[in-house]
Amino acid sequence: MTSIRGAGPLVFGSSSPGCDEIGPFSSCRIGKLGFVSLNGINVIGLDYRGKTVRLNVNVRSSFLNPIKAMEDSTTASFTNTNDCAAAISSASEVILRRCEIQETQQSMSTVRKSTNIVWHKSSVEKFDRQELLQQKGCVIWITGLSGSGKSTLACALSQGLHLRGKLTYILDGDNVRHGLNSDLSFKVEDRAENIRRIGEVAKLFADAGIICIASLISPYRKDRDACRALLPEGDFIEVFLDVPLQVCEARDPKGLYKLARCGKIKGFTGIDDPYEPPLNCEIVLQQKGGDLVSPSNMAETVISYLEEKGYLQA
Ligand SMILES: Nc1ncnc2c1ncn2[C@@H]1O[C@H](COP(=O)(O)OS(=O)(=O)O)[C@@H](OP(=O)(O)O)[C@H]1O
Ligand SMILES: Nc1ncnc2c1ncn2[C@@H]1O[C@H](COP(=O)(O)OP(=O)(O)O)[C@@H](O)[C@H]1O
Repeated sequence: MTSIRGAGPLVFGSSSPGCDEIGPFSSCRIGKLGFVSLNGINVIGLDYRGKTVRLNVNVRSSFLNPIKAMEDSTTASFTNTNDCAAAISSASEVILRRCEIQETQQSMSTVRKSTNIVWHKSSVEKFDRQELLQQKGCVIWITGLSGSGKSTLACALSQGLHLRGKLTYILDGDNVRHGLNSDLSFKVEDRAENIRRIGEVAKLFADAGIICIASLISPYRKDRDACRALLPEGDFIEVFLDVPLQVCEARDPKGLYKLARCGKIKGFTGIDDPYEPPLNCEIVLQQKGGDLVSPSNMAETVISYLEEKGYLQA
């Protein structure tokens, strides 16, 4: 009896080294990297090309197009060629179904290049984590010009929620650009990628049950909307710090506006690069007239919103 035992990724590979023939029977064996090699029987190859899933049966060829599929644990055993073929056929069906799931996922993203990947579900889910934390995971997305007070608000918010026993995490544009996004510049496509990555990370934090505070200029509406689209309805709370350019420029805590004005920084948001204010966001925080609204007052406005929408309980 020959058996296929696989734990971890199941890979239908193209080569046959390591495949034995035992008497009249064929042997299918999973190698170190999970390659299944088939020899001397009808060879099944699976193609997943774009939207077409094809099952090729080729009596002669020992070449199989590589297919990868996540498999938690697969065990199949057989004593003859028919059993072997049946086992492979059933594995093929699993892969086929998974390819269909993958196809749906692919149509949701324009950037995906990974193929043959399958979502692995966990037994502990968002709901369980939220119960544990007694809160609901969400993303508070703070957008505004440089110097509008995004980082200050993010910290005040995090502190206010921490004092109420709520778990938060800040993803600050400036900070994330020191690590994960250190390869990105400020040209339009790099800003888009910066925002996309932070949006994806924020989504993971929200899924962890955490109140994730993302604070970055995110000057383009379509990039912010793309992040919104990653989350369930209501879980993306866009906060616009509506502070006039003159105020931000007068603050200029890092001296960047000055550098931008004298041409030493090119493409600075608000100076020679655009900022598109939100058209329909959840919260707008303004500095009204000469009366400055303190960061903690602004934070309280956001916390009241979260309270009202039920995010501060499971
Ligand atoms: N060209 C240009 N335009 C705007 N901002 C610039 C630029 N170059 C450097 N900086 C500094 O980078 C911070 C903004 O980073 P973000 O990741 O939030 O920007 S973006 O969302 O990708 O547009 C921003 O920080 P904040 O002041 O906290 O907004 C600036 O300090
Ligand atoms: N609500 C506020 N009222 C007055 N000054 C503020 C307020 N929020 C932030 N500031 C000041 O504005 C400057 C820019 O704030 P910061 O949080 O760094 O903005 P951003 O992250 O948008 O660049 C800092 O000097 C900060 O102390």
